[in-house]
Amino acid sequence: MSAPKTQVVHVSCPSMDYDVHVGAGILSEVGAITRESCGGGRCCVISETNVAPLYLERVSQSLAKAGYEVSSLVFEAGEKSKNVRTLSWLLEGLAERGLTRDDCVAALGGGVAGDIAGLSAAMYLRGIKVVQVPTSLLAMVDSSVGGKVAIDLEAGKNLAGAFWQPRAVVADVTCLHSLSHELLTDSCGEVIKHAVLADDALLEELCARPLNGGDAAELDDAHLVDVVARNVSIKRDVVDADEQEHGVRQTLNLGHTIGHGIEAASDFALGHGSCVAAGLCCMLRACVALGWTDPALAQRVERCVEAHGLPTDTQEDHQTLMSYMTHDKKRHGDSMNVVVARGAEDVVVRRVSLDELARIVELGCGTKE
Ligand SMILES: NC(=O)c1ccc[n+]([C@@H]2O[C@H](COP(=O)([O-])OP(=O)(O)OC[C@H]3O[C@@H](n4cnc5c(N)ncnc54)[C@H](O)[C@@H]3O)[C@@H](O)[C@H]2O)c1
Ligand SMILES: O=C(O)C(=O)C[C@@H](O)[C@H](O)[C@H](O)COP(=O)(O)O
Ligand SMILES: [Zn+2]
Repeated sequence: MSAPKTQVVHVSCPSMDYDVHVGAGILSEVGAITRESCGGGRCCVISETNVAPLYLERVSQSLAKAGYEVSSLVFEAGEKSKNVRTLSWLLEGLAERGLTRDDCVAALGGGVAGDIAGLSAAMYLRGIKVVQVPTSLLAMVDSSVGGKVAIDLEAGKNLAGAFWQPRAVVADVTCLHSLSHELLTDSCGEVIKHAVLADDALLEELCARPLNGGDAAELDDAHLVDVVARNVSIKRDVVDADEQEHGVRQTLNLGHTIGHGIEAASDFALGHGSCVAAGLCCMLRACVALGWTDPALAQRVERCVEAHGLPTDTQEDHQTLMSYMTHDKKRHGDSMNVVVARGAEDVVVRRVSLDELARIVELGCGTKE
């Protein structure tokens, strides 16, 4: 069977215009796409210990073929590496390799690699070019697009970062064949979030045919290209309208206020997408109880989350969740912006006091023993 046609989604936000290439077997085009979007020179590929053995050589060869002097930096895989120590090691590594402002970084991996490599590129020499090469479904549909780059602090998720748009994104869906079923499942949390935000037909499709229905190795590339490109378009529309999250971009945080709390409270034992799915369901339950949300939507989302084998709740206690949640970037003094899905494709930002937020957590998250 021939490879599905590559889809190109164009992002046009105030600080940058770039293309997101979504295709099957396009890892070999990373070099040419990087050359076209960044120019020549040196390229340092930043990746991690799970992804590098699978894809670093192919990407490096493609870059070398396009004329780059290629180097690499590989850090220990996992969310626990998304911290200031790894960031410092990466920055020193870029300096040791003599990269200049004419050179670039390729971020190869899931959201962790994309976030920390993107932040390294944003900081090194006050900013060099970066191309995102996402390899997890989550990174393809979400983290590689839109320019949020960050590390975690002890106090919580993504608490130090920047907005630093890539020059290009190359999403090769054949990389998803090497994901375990568990990792594929985790990524589906953000896909469901996007469906609730802006694609009710996708929510229906996901309920009827969960994306993780089969084995990752048997995924249908044409279907994946379609789903990834639809998700990227949803995110693109929001980022183009509000790059720096002063307004509508906050809606992309649907499920994250509680989700980030669950993730940090688990000490990152739970994946980001699973926490977003649980945070989304908790928030919907609370919002139904408060009369803010159509109960039918909450039921449909819970069914879809369950159908993917993702969690719909948390056993973390309310105080612990609140202690992480109050560091959220949507906080303003004694109040917080929360993202409320009133119905399908009808999502708003609402200001609540911290007391109201605590009530939301109590209403939405499971009763503790
Ligand atoms: N910047 C943003 O806009 C944004 C959006 C969403 C999530 N995020 C961040 O992204 C991170 C979550 O992303 P993630 O789920 O990709 O995490 P991740 O990068 O840790 O990847 C998940 C796991 O999959 C492995 N992996 C990745 N690609 C693989 C492949 N093709 N084959 C086999 N294994 C592979 C990784 O090594 C890791 O073990 C979180 O830190 C989250 O905060 C950022
Ligand atoms: O791109 C955005 O904007 C998002 O909110 C996407 C989220 O899925 C992502 O997890 C993001 O990193 C969360 O941002 P944060 O500002 O709450 O850390
Ligand atoms: Zn997220």
